Amino acid sequence: TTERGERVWKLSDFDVGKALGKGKFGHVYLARERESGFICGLKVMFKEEMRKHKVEKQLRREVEIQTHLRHPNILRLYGYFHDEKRIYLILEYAAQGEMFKLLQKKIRFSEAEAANVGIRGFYIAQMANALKYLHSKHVIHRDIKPENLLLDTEGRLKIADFGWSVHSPNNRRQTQCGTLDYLPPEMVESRDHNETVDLWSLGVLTYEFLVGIPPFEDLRGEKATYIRIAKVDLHIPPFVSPEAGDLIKKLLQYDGAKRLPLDKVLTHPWIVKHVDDPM
Ligand SMILES: Cn1ncc2ncnc(NCCc3cnc(NC(=O)Nc4cccc(C(F)(F)F)c4)s3)c21
Repeated sequence: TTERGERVWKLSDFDVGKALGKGKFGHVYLARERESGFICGLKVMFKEEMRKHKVEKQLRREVEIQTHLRHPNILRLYGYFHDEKRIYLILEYAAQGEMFKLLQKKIRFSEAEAANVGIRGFYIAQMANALKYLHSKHVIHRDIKPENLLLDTEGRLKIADFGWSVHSPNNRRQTQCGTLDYLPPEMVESRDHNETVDLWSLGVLTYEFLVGIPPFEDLRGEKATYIRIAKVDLHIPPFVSPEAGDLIKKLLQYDGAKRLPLDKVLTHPWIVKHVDDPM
């Protein structure tokens, strides 16, 4: 056991099953802890790969942040271990997988689904609850996007992958890899940023749920997307209801201080209106 009397895990403690997903630094597998039969996700990452991208510090911060978080809409990180070549994260298993796949299959959600705040339901209200909890601990996720949103057996949303989370306020930045689509102006311009970056991403997510593509996507490439983000070049299609459009506009504000606070998101007419819509 560790100095704090915690159990030290090793790979042979688990039966490893099917691959659940392939991330940038490694794969996630379904696994069962042999003694207890407990089902979990096991993310396997290669030390060599982590060293090459100088992300060890980030991973330590993720583990530090995640092991202190307890919220129904935040995927648990139970612990980690390593062997000679690999690092393993022991994760809560989200049986319905990535929201991203659901989004692709459905093209876009009905307004009722996107806002629905029922227990089975979705997305924006549960996100706001999870972010409210995170921000109360001065943690910002900074990488809110469909790929990092998972669904458990009941279809309850789980925010995952705190690989980019930090304590707020923050100005240091390692070049963010992957899509720019979800980054706010202050991050694409590498300026100081705080919790309100997650409000921007919530606005991007709401737009994408209803329209099917992110608001500033520009097929001409990253630079064009960057320019659209910095200009807040937002066009809300006519099929989006005025209430939904109003919420999106109030979250996609250039100035972080002007973005709708989470308490106001949860009482916004568009969210409240759908509170008892059938799924
Ligand atoms: C797909 N899928 N389907 C079902 C299911 N159930 C559970 N989990 C799944 N997927 C894994 C979700 C993750 C949660 N936490 C993560 N954390 C992480 O990947 N951290 C991380 C990695 C590499 C580098 C860094 C660093 F150093 F750059 F910070 C940080 S990934 C599932």
